[in-house]
Amino acid sequence: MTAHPRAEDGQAADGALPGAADAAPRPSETMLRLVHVAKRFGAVAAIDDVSLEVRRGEILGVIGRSGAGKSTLIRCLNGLEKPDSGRVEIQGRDIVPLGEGELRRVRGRIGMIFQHFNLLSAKTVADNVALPLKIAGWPRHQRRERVAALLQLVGLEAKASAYPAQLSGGQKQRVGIARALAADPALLLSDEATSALDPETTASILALLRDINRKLGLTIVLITHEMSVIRAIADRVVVLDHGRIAEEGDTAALFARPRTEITRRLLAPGEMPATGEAAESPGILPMGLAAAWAPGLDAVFRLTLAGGLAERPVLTDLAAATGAAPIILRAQASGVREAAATTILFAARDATPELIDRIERHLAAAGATVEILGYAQRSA
Ligand SMILES: Nc1ncnc2c1ncn2[C@@H]1O[C@H](COP(=O)(O)OP(=O)(O)OP(=O)(O)O)[C@@H](O)[C@H]1O
Repeated sequence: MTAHPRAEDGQAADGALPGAADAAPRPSETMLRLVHVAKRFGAVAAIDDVSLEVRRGEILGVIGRSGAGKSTLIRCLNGLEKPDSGRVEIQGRDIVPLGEGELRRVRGRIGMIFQHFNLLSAKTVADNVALPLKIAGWPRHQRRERVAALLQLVGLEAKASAYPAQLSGGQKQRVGIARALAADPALLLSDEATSALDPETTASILALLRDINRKLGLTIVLITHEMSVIRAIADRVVVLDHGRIAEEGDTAALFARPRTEITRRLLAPGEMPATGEAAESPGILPMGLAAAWAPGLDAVFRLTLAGGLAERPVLTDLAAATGAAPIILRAQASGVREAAATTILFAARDATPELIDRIERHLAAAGATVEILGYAQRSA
């Protein structure tokens, strides 16, 4: 458990970051254990004999199609739903038999982030983040210090006095994350937290969650219907299907060798051949390419963004720096976490040799790998 002083313990609380005192994860420790959990709604088995374990400091991704039982599972984890049978142990304690009062205390140690952020629109960013601390009885000046530290952690110091309506989706989710961390949670549950965000913002929120996981040793369980989210962040994956675990395992192994049809189908949408195979695969390029440049043709580039670069707005920066208006033809993510790479095929309209030169220099200077695949007639 964290050694962070808590107001409710009658000790002096300070503004230190949650869990910072014992950030180093002890991977052998079990944070969460489900034992033969089942939950029915009438004839529907929403959760059907699910057993799983999450170690402290681990990021577990739970994926499944609509109706697979993901929301029911997460509601069982925070005590909002009582299983019909089985045990839900958080740090060794079964929460299933607990009454509402005790469950509220347990929930106080579980942070939640949501698809639609669930911020209070009439409260400022700082007041939204402070809310769990207020409920836990933290004195005002200690709340202020803690909120400042949390806003710094999520990169929103400058927005403390703003209202949610004045923020972008990504900024709102950052507030949601800061609020979820306020009460020093042992566990963070993420319910489709990036589903309402565009791909670039999704990448930055996932990077933030990964960063918090590393800095604070925080255990995270996230549910999603997107394999790309799992690939970006999860250490381990559970694939749910009709309330049952269809498959589980290490993220890289599951992506490399999916054992079940349901996992293969979840992997399929938007998947393209791995980096390097893209241009050779039939049907990948939407147009016939000429090998030689001629005035008025579009230049088609293959760009590979590895590591942290995949999380940066590289094409936006390219447009600002070179005046190119890159049009994405195809994009594909490959690898997982540190080995993650994004391959993008993009066209530059009416690309003069000077513009092509500027594009290549800019991308190379940014650390990306870029090559020209050929030249094409303008498609529209
Ligand atoms: N309160 C409820 N009453 C009746 N049936 C329910 C209830 N909650 C869930 N179900 C049913 O249980 C099954 C699992 O639902 P659940 O919402 O957990 O799935 P999910 O994977 O989260 O789906 P989605 O991605 O669409 O949110 C579904 O068949 C659903 O209709």
